[in-house]
Amino acid sequence: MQSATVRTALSATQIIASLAKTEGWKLHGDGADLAIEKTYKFENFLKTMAFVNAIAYLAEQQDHHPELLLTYSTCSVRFNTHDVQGVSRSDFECAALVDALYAPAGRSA
Ligand SMILES: C[C@H](O)[C@H](O)[C@H]1CNC2=NC(N)=NC(=O)C2=N1
Repeated sequence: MQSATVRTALSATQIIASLAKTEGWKLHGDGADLAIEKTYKFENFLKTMAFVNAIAYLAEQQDHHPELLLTYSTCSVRFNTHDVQGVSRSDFECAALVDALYAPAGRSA
């Protein structure tokens, strides 16, 4: 469960500094819809779906739910924090947890 302090909106400077420490995460959208996003690649649809299901479990565990966009071999993951209408530390913490899920779910290369 995320604490209230990690769901404080980050400033633009804090977001840029946090993004710089990630691999492949970028900004998406603007204003209240501002989010961080990353696209993961897979060998096939079953591996893509295994990743999505692992994310579903993680999202429930963290009480923090991403927007997901699927194709046969890709999954785009987008986090923002509804409660603060922006990006918070929770988004970056969940981004790191999703990165950690990637290898076991079967990356494509
Ligand atoms: C009541 C519940 O804790 C909140 O609605 C949670 C659920 N999942 C969430 N997910 C995301 N991405 N942002 C939130 O602010 C959020 N809030």
